[in-house]
Amino acid sequence: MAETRRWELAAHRRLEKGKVVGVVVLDGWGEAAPDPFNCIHVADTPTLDALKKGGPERWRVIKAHGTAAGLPTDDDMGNSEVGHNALGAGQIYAQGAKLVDMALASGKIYEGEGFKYIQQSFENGTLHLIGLLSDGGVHSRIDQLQLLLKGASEHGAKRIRVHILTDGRDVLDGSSVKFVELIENDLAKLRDKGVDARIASGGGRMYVTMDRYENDWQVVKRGWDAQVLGEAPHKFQNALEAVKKLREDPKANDQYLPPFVIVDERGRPIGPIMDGDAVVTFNFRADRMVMLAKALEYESFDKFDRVRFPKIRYAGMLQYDGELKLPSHFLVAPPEIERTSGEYLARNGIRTYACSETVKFGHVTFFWNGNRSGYFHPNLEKYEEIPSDIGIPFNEQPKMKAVEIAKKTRDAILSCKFDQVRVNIANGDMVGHTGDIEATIVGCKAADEAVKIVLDAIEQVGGIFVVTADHGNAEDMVKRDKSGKPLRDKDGNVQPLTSHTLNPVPIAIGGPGLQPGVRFRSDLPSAGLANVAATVMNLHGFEAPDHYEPTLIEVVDK
Ligand SMILES: O=C(O)[C@@H](CO)OP(=O)(O)O
Ligand SMILES: [Mn+2]
Ligand SMILES: [Mn+2]
Repeated sequence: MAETRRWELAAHRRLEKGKVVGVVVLDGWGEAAPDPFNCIHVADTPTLDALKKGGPERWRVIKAHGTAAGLPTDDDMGNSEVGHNALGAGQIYAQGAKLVDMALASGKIYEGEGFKYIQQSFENGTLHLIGLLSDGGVHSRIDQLQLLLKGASEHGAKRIRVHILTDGRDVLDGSSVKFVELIENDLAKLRDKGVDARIASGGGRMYVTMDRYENDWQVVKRGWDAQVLGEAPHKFQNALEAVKKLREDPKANDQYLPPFVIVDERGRPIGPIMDGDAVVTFNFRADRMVMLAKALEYESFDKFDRVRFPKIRYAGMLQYDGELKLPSHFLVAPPEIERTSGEYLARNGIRTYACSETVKFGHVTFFWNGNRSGYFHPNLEKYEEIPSDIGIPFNEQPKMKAVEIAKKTRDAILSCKFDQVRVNIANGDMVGHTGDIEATIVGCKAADEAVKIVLDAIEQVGGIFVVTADHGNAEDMVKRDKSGKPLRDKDGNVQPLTSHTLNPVPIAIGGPGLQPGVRFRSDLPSAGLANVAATVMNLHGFEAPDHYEPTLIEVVDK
């Protein structure tokens, strides 16, 4: 019924228009019981602690994982893509992971335009599958790769090369070995059936291929050299040996494994990408595949020297950017996220400022706006990116750009040019992913300081704030047994948890502009991230559209 819906939002019955609303998203900041491995608890976070005292009327938790975020099951941890989609869209959409599951289960994936397109290369060319080898379910899932390998061979692929990216970020460090074993086993079965199927290259996701938001093209180049040109500093005869050997370096970890290629007995790479081949990037999530998709698809390209630009048939698991139509061929149609709060508010005259540092910039813009790049209304919106540090692990600079983001945001608030300011503060997540507990504590403190700067500015202009998060990470930094006890190895060391979590996230409202009778409703105990958009619309003085998840707030007489 989308056509009959109006864009004009009705005035809220009780809440005034005209207040500046500051929306702060703490990335990777879940709520969990006090514990030595809860870095948010251990860190000095006076600002967030004070907000928590406002519960239950002005502080509560909301769900940020699983089906509440459009993921296949409630065992799926939250992530930035689905989290910011839900926060911005106010509605829950079946997300990429689930859409791919459905297309594989029904077999529809093999009937679609994307598969038919790549299939044309099967007779004379090789099918290359490039992506994250993991069961984390954030960017890709190994069981989907397994099904695709089987399905592609049953649909005519005779020669298959898999280019793996090891994870250690959404899954435990070191799990790369078992995932390689699993895939090698499947490939051996395919070889028994006469399909020439091998792993051809690899590398750690954060060092090879999976950069995002054009932070560092060298990451993509390293992958290109291995996957397309068949060149890498490390050469091995099989992938299991490669991963095991490269992990022997005491500083090595799955996220940052150097690039390697698999070579034959004579030292020649077994799977460079050649003219006439087909390529599928099997990640469903967009942000860390867009750069590679550009390199594979764009005729003219100047981000690095590709040396050779093979004429291939390329399809993404999904289309990664609907605006750019990139890639132009894809196996599964992405969710069509429509009528986001950003678009509604722009069409109702709300002036918006959004800011983060590079590594999270697309989160508060592209993901927030339903995977859409650019402005809805250039005269009303300003999106500002603070360059992230490049080339150093975030545990070495755990404060990241938190204060810089907050100061830019403060300036935007004090300029009185905007009705909404929206920021993402990255520390809890980016430092949390390193598994470095000390550094994550420093990062959480920096994030808290940044929130204070934003809240102080909101205070000065008589505005309203909403402080929340997109999913958990820093609040639990250790792998636990079923009873919740930290797991230790034989030397007594705990295993750091680098991934996101299943925990809910906090949300707090406040500020001098918040009318005294506004409080969180008590009738929505299982509310989630998608309930935030209606809440924010209310705080701007509008009723939310009927098809949005309900608002978290009510107004009572005081
Ligand atoms: O770094 C990333 O790509 C993911 C984890 O895989 O984190 P986030 O969803 O917070 O961006
Ligand atoms: Mn995140
Ligand atoms: Mn993360």
